[in-house]
Amino acid sequence: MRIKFTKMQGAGNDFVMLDETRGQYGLSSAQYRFLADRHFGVGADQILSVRPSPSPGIDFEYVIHNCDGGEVEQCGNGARCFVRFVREQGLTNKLLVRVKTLSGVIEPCMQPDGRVTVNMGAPVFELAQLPFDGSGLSPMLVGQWEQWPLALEGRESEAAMAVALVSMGNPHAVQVVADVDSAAVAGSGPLIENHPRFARRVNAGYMQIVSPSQIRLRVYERGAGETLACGTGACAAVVAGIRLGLLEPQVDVQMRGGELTVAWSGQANAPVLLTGPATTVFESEIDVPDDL
Ligand SMILES: N[C@H](CCC[C@H](N)C(=O)O)C(=O)O
Repeated sequence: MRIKFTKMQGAGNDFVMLDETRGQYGLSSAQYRFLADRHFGVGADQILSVRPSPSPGIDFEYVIHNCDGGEVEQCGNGARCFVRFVREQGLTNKLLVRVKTLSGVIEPCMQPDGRVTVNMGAPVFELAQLPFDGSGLSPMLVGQWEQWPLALEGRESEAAMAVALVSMGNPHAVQVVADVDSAAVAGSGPLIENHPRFARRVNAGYMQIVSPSQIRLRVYERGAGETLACGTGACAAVVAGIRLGLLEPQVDVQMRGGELTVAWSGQANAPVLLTGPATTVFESEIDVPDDL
């Protein structure tokens, strides 16, 4: 099957964008994995599909697949690329678009300086929504919030990791570390991602507090491994830091692929605003095997 695509990236988190506003390709998980494969396909962390508005007042639908082929609820860096894509493809001339995702409606808006600000909606703290099974565990209270002790498989002799749990539509387990560069992301990331207490797995964030308004962050993403940036991960880390009493309402988030800004008032139902770059890299076509 011949597929037209656009390659984009937001702070180094990279995407294959598919325009499915005039019909869907009907891709299988294996075909999404092929498109994301950095040796045999195009190469990307996620595949983002643009589909027509599902209802009045909504401009588009946004479908997200990780490079492992699984569909997920939300992607913050992708949302910024989304609005640049639909404008550059002539699908809208709006600066702010309302987009339906699996986890609700988000609103990416082009800024005059070329960056994009996304209203990512309010964070969710109910453990059942993540979902996370905390049975038999006693959380530690830090600031106005809990950190959960997470013993990692095969490392029972080591101290449990203290993780803060936040959903931005997709699940995040965030821990505070002294230095992101020496954090054992490659070792502990997969163990956290696949921990049995997370029924739908989880994104693992490693946050270094530089100041009340600046953090450094690495994220081992569910279904993708460590990426150069994670938008929902940046939102989850800042929300966790504010709730733990460590951060101010607006924070610069330095990730390996670039810098994002996250703002959240701290009020439970207040939206999280994510601002950062969105870049078109190239457009092309590719033959996707039908028999994967
Ligand atoms: N790996 C994530 C999806 C992509 C999120 C990330 N690329 C972002 O910018 O938010 C998950 O499985 O929930």
